[in-house]
Amino acid sequence: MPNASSGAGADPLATAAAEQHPGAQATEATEAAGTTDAVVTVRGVRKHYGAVHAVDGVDLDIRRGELFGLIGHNGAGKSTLFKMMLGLVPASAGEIRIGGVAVGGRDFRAARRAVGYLPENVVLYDNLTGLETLHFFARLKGAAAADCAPALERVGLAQAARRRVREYSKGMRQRLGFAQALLGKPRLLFLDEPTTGLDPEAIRDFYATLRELRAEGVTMVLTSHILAEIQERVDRLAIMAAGKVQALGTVQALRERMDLPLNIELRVAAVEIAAVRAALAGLPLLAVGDCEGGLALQCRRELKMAVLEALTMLAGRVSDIRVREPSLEDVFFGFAD
Ligand SMILES: Nc1ncnc2c1ncn2[C@@H]1O[C@H](COP(=O)(O)OP(=O)(O)OP(=O)(O)O)[C@@H](O)[C@H]1O
Repeated sequence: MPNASSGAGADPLATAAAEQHPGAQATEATEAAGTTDAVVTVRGVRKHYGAVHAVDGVDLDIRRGELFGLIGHNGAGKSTLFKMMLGLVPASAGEIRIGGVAVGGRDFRAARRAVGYLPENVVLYDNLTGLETLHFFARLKGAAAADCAPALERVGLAQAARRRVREYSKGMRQRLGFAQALLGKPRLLFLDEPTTGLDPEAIRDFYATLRELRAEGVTMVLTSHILAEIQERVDRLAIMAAGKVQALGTVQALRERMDLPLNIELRVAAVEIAAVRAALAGLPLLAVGDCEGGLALQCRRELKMAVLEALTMLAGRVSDIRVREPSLEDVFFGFAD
């Protein structure tokens, strides 16, 4: 059963508690590894399974106190990279350090105690209650039994503490998995697809908990397939494809680097469409098409203000204007395809 170890003892990540998270400070879309205040450093890491290059030369820094997203298609190498960062799978080449300690090295056991892990598929025992499950994990990790009830409380399972896991819904199981990752008050959390099976309310609560943890100085790395879900929530992210990091930075920096066009929607009555189309003819637009309720335009980002100013001339004919920034999905497909 995959597990996170945490608990008492030497804690090379302990200084994280006292420091502010740098937040979404990055301005470069692709940042060189070796930047400031890294809790996790990944250098030239590879993992080959026979001919499969699951991870193929990754350099990455995870900064102290940040919420870092790792996204990519199925098979991009995210879980393999996670497992190597946790010391669960040995790297074929390269080096990973957590709190300055080499993963898999002599001092790693102590560093590992400050790390929590929510695996993609948490294995739980149906016959145990939620609380018994956490006691089981706490014993495995050397965490205090007194941590168990607060961890259940934190993930919203206090009421279900004495119910058997077999009666838990998929979302409750996922939350129980999250609770086990929190045992021992880890300073660094790896969360592999943590919102699988959660309904929208539970997803909102989950991210609220992550924000609390970040305010406490905890560093978090999470993977997700739901790009819309993480785009406003992570401080920085890496887009992985074919075992490599294709892009790294804040969502905004990646958007700017991709130079994706802006989408502008005009609400126009059907009888006015032809006249509005004619009036748009002289504007520097990349595309004009029909959409429900009006017209959809595309323009270069740097022409946004000029185009919007020109559109105000159409005030009598256009009843509303909506500008849509490229989504993380648009950015993702630009880098990952
Ligand atoms: N134990 C293994 N033996 C052989 N190949 C493996 C093993 N683990 C992963 N792979 C291969 O390595 C590649 C990367 O897999 P990985 O699970 O890291 O991707 P992922 O990005 O986490 O995908 P997903 O989003 O589907 O979980 C895939 O081609 C996968 O088949």
